[in-house]
Amino acid sequence: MTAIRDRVISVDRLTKSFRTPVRAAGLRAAATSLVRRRHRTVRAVSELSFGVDAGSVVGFIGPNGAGKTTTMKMLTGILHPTAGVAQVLGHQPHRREPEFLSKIALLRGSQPISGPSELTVADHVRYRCLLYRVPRSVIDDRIAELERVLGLSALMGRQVRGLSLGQRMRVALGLALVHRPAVIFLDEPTIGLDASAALTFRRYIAEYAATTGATVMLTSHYLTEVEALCQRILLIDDGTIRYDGTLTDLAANLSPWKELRLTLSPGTDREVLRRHGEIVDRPEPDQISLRVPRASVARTTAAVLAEAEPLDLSVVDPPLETVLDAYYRSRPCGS
Ligand SMILES: Nc1ncnc2c1ncn2[C@@H]1O[C@H](COP(=O)(O)OP(=O)(O)OP(=O)(O)O)[C@@H](O)[C@H]1O
Repeated sequence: MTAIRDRVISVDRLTKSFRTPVRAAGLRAAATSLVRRRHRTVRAVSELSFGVDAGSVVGFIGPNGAGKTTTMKMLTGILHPTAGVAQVLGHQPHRREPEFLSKIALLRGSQPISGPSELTVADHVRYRCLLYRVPRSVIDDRIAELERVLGLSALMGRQVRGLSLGQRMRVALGLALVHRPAVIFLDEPTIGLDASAALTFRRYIAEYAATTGATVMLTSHYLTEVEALCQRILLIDDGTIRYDGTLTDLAANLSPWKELRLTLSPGTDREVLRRHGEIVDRPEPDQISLRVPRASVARTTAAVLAEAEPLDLSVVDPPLETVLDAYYRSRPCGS
């Protein structure tokens, strides 16, 4: 295991299996299952190992059903691992020690605010401050900051159950950060938010991480979000880490192709180009992209320059959405 003490998050062969009942459809099957239950085991996370240093913002991405939420739940102590070890800030999360809980926050887009929805936002904020023992001397300042930065003033007197999704998420973020957590787990935090609300959210997270030095782990299917916030990407697939590195290198790592982007000279015969690679996109009539195997990029570039004499040529990795789409579709296990 690598330097577990120097890391804020350390995960070593972490595994989670669920035992779920199996039942065929229909009344007869329902009756039979009352006396003879059958189960199957779903391995959601399989011997996962990685570490996260203090102050990093890490994007945890992967297809549906890859094991992201299950991992987040183990790292925040909601789920007990089946095997392996997780340590966050030196604590084993499943023990749910008060000191550990007071230093982390989990925000889930699917369940932004827990607790009674009849209470007002102000009640929730003050209750959270008490629960996390925020010193009385700073409570008012903290609340004022949240009101200002997240625009919560107008919502303070409203019942949580009457809030829209976007308002709920703003409140949830305020609640998650009011005790100044050192590690923040964000699980699909901007799901369903409009573009402007999502942007505000990202700005606040980025600012919070930069000013407090907090460590952030983010799962998201929005690549722009991951791109905006994360220096490092962990790609999880079928419960195991498939890639660990920068977003820029991800395309190079996953895709066997590169794209030659050409601005064509007037009158160029596109059929000539088709011989050198698959034409993948034509944003403008005089532009074309050719998909070319990585190994033959240099040779193909030379041939295209000689034969088609384009006005401009650049070699780029394919767009990340395209790469991930191809990768997710190619998975044998599905989700
Ligand atoms: N409580 C549970 N009981 C049985 N199986 C579960 C349970 N929770 C998760 N799973 C299974 O574990 C696997 C991983 O699920 P998980 O929710 O961690 O995926 P995810 O990467 O977060 O997916 P998504 O992007 O769709 O949110 C899936 O096959 C899922 O069906």
